Amino acid sequence: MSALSIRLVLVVAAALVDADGRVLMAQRPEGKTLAGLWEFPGGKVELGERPEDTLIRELAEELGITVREPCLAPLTFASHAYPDFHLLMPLYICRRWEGIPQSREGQSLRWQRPGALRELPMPPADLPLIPFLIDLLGP
Ligand SMILES: Nc1nc2c([nH]c(=O)n2[C@H]2C[C@H](O)[C@@H](COP(=O)(O)OP(=O)(O)OP(=O)(O)O)O2)c(=O)[nH]1
Repeated sequence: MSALSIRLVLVVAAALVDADGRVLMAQRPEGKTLAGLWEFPGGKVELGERPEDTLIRELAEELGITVREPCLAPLTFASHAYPDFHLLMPLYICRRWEGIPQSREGQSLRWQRPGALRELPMPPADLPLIPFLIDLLGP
């Protein structure tokens, strides 16, 4: 594949961290690509949208919580070649929000310690993110 034909997809995601240092993971529902895998809440940046606004919008749509932009701190990013596109995914840490995260789109939710994230099947792009969460929050 030539460099010119690469489709770059920008997805922005959040690691929501609770008081026990657990991270909220969401299971991709049936019918979507990568169905059944556990991912960080977030979604694709739409044309003309600021990534932080995307994330705040997605967290409201998917989980019903309100997040203020100062409560989003950049942690790291994923860069992964899927067969049909290249994913670039900044990962933000968020420890403060309003409301209780609830499944709004039929996805299962689970709070998981970083050291136990490998027990969940995750998209391949997400696996290199786990050590950053362990460094930050412990295993
Ligand atoms: N939100 C999120 N998406 C992820 C993660 N890891 C990962 O590879 N992805 C991929 C899955 C999707 O291809 C894309 C996110 O798209 P999306 O969830 O906003 O949109 P979608 O369901 O309509 O995606 P698609 O069916 O069009 O692929 O990023 C992750 O941790 N969080």
